[in-house]
Amino acid sequence: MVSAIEDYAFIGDLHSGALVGRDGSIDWLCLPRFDSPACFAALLHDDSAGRWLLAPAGGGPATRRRYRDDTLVLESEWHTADGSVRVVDCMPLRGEAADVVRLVEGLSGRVTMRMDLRLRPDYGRIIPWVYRVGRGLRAVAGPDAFWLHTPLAVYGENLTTRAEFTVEAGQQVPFVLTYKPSHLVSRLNPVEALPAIEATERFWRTWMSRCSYRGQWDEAVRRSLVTLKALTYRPTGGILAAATTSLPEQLGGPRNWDYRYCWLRDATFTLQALIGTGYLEEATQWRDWLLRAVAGNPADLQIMYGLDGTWRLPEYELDWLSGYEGSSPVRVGNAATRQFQLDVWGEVLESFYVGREAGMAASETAWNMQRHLLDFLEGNWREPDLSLWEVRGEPRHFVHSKVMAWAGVDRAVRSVRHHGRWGPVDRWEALRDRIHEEVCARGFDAERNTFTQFYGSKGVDAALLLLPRVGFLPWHDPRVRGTVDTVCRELSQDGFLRRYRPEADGGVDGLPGSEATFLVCTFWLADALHGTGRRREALDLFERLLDLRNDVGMLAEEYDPSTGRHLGNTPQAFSLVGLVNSALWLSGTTDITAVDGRRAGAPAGREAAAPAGHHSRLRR
Ligand SMILES: OC[C@H]1O[C@H](O[C@H]2O[C@H](CO)[C@@H](O)[C@H](O)[C@H]2O)[C@H](O)[C@@H](O)[C@@H]1O
Repeated sequence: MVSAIEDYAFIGDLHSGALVGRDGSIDWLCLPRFDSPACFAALLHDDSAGRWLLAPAGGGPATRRRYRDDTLVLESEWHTADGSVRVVDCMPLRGEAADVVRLVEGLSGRVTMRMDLRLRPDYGRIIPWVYRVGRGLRAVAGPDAFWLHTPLAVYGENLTTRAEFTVEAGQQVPFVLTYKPSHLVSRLNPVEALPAIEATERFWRTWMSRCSYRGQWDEAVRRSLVTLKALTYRPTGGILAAATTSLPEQLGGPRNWDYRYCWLRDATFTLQALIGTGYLEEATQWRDWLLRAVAGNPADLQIMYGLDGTWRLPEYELDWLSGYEGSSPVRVGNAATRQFQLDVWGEVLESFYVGREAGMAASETAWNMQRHLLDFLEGNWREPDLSLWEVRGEPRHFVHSKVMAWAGVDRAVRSVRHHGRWGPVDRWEALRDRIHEEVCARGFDAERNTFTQFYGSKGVDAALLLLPRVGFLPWHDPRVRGTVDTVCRELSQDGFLRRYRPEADGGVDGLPGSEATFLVCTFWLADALHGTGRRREALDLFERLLDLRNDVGMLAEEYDPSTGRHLGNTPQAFSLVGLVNSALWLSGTTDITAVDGRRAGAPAGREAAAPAGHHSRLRR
């Protein structure tokens, strides 16, 4: 039986990451990279697809778990009738090889422990050849080789490597699992467990010492930042949407997607969170990743790329896996890669603008690229698209997409007007006004007093909450207030927000089934309540959202209020970024409104300043 999604903790080494259940089982790990095939894929099937259990022989969930302060070193403790024991888990920063270190520490009494290691490379499909090497073992399968080092005697049973042992107070028993490509078999230098744990701790503590956020939600923000950093692929600076594939948006349903790639949209939000908390270096690495990834014809801009900027991410199904709690298919790759999602042009332009305002070194290449993106927007903003929700139905004129096109043009205008860049600014200003006019005329339903999901739609969309954030209209505009009210009314489930109602316009997303509430949307709602002066409601909602984090601060993509369960991929950058940005906004540290109302590109007469008391963006 695999754990509930909300029962997993995450460890990682900035190349890949593992999910550790409360029961002490590592049920998900891809090596050598986040997007490589998993060698532990129990998460998406059962134990037979590979896992590594290390826990008291009596079984059961850990009594207590925590990370060591601001690090990614996990401690799980079991208090049993015979005594107490702790398992320390981490992935040391990547050296020559990938390592997973597990250390058993006896705390009191005498506890019998069990270790089951079942390596199943290629997403559970391959049973490797296993050789005994001294007291440990070596496992080889095609391109992959693994070594287990431990002072204990292990034995093989039912295609599993096992050990049973007892620990007493003060005793420590290390296990180190090391991965290397199989042709490098002879050059192995496994790490020593204790120094490796210390070094891992030091790395994370040092990283976190750069955090500039000081506020009432310190612990939640810091933990989210550690996890966001852990979702970064260090060699390239690419930021992943999540560490898993195919955790379902509906239990038993087919809405299962591979998130182990870099979405320009999600990463742009992450960049804002990083800049807002003092991590300009990471933000710069992301900007540079972006410049490399999108090089080429701006018309070919993709909405996502691989960790190293790979373009092709073909989607296929792993039919030997039954899926998380029977939710199939399990998908690898993502067909949304080739979708036209207009908002992405705006988000990329916005992220360059934010970076510039935050003091990132200017780059001529970056500005040239932005001008090309502008040319594309100018010729294509009237085209229907598939929206930020990546619907698999027919293209439509989604209001949020058009607004992001407006935002992209607006940022380019500002770059010329306020940052000394060169461009045909009069033409761009006229374009910006045209988009604004069209959206207000065709995307607003005066009868219902709300912006709509797409032109002529009967439904609304949680992404409409972002309109005032990007400066399209001020927070106090009656159309914004009307939209916030309608979104709340039509998309709330127990106070949490769904993205949209697929049925509102007869199956807008082209997918069977439904889904639960979407966490980042609910953070946007807290922001919108705050922005429109409903501070008490905003705080209450934010606190409720914080309560959804599991015992070690993890959030998945969605939450089902009727069952209290996390759904979708985990840990998810979008959700954690939502948390950080809301904390910054609600604690008055940062104004998330992209531009101040007076300078916003809305045509004269539609503008107003941001609510009194809000500082300008990123100013602290
Ligand atoms: O629900 C349908 C779509 O779901 C995924 O997209 C969602 O996740 C992305 C990554 O976090 C996010 O950028 C996007 O806005 C979300 O809709 C999936 O990747 C798509 O293939 C799928 O159609």
